[in-house]
Amino acid sequence: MTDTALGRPLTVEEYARLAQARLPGATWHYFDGGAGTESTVEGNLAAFRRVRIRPRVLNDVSRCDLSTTILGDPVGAPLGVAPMAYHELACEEGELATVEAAGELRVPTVVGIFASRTFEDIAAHATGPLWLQLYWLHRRDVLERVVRRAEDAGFRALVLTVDTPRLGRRLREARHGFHLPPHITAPNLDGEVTGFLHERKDGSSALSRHADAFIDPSLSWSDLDWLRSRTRLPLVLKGVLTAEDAARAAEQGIDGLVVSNHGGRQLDGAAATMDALPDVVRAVAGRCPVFLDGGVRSGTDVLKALALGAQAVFLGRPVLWGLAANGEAGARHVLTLLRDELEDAMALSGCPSLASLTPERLDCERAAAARNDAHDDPPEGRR
Ligand SMILES: Cc1cc2nc3c(=O)[nH]c(=O)nc-3n(C[C@H](O)[C@H](O)[C@H](O)COP(=O)(O)O)c2cc1C
Ligand SMILES: CCCCCCC(=O)C(=O)O
Repeated sequence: MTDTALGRPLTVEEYARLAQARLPGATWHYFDGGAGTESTVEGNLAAFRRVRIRPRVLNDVSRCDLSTTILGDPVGAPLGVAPMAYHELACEEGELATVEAAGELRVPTVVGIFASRTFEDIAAHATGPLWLQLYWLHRRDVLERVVRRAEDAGFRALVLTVDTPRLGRRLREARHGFHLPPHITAPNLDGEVTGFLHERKDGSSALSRHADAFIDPSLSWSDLDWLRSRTRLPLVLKGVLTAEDAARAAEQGIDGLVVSNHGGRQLDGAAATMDALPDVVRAVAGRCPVFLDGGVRSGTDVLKALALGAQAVFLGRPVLWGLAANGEAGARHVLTLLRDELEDAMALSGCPSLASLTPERLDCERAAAARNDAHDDPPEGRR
């Protein structure tokens, strides 16, 4: 049942309200919250609001084509599901529901290393591409096993999260003493590396204590070679916000970057992703695809990010809201809404193809800078 007093939800925001009404308070705050004052959570949303669209007219939009490829796989829209831990917190089927929903649009799902279902079960339910998100665990042997299992299950890429040497100071999680209920686990990880997750301690998040014990904060550029030597899958870095890091990643031959501040859950005060995107796109200069997540709540948000050079955008909280509101059908509707809203926005701004989404379509300082060094053709691999 997804009906509100007004009928079926018509926006992602209405899904948020339904999810809030249905979830236990501590889970809602875990999903919704960010680090510190949550200025970066709000900053992600505000950065989208600041950008205005410059619609062009008389441009034959009788057909708007949203299909493209992402890391070589054909997809129905330039969208994907961002990695998020423990989808069973949102609905009983957890990640199985998520990948079924994403399969409907043939868009990639980034499955978290902290997924609440096994990679093999998730793969059995998926029809769209699966990528695996990794945290840099002290236990490299566990990491290696996880990568091997994902490869064997047919996953198509690895996403290493690089913004989390420790967990951000998430005050809502601490206030609610957030911990996992006993029936929700991390079945892809050995018991030796899942300590603290179920232990309640007032004034402290179990996830934070877990991260302090098991995530290795010494991760640095030279470690990427180790990971690459152990996999044949493309490697994407998630959590890059500066031109310097983007250029270095491209020089090292990284296969993709996600401009992300972890949905404002890590460094409070970090740049909004839409503000960081143009610098990253410019620094990468077409050497690898650039993706974005954080604060995407509507089709016009998607259009704005694509116009500034993202090849696709990933959705975080909105997918959890859909799952919480109505399981697989809710997540599917959220993704479909965003796809349909993007198509509307393209038609109404005179853009019949993804290739026609360029900085010229936007009115903001960043777009003006991007326009100044725009190339005639989109960079290699962008569309
Ligand atoms: C409940 C929740 C759990 C998350 N878990 C992970 C995770 O395990 N790994 C990761 O790299 N990012 C994680 N993220 C961050 C998302 O991948 C993504 O960067 C962020 O949610 C995007 O912002 P949005 O929620 O505003 O769309 C999580 C986000 C949320 C809301
Ligand atoms: C590292 C241990 C807990 C993972 C928490 C998932 C996550 O990244 C989040 O934002 O929440």
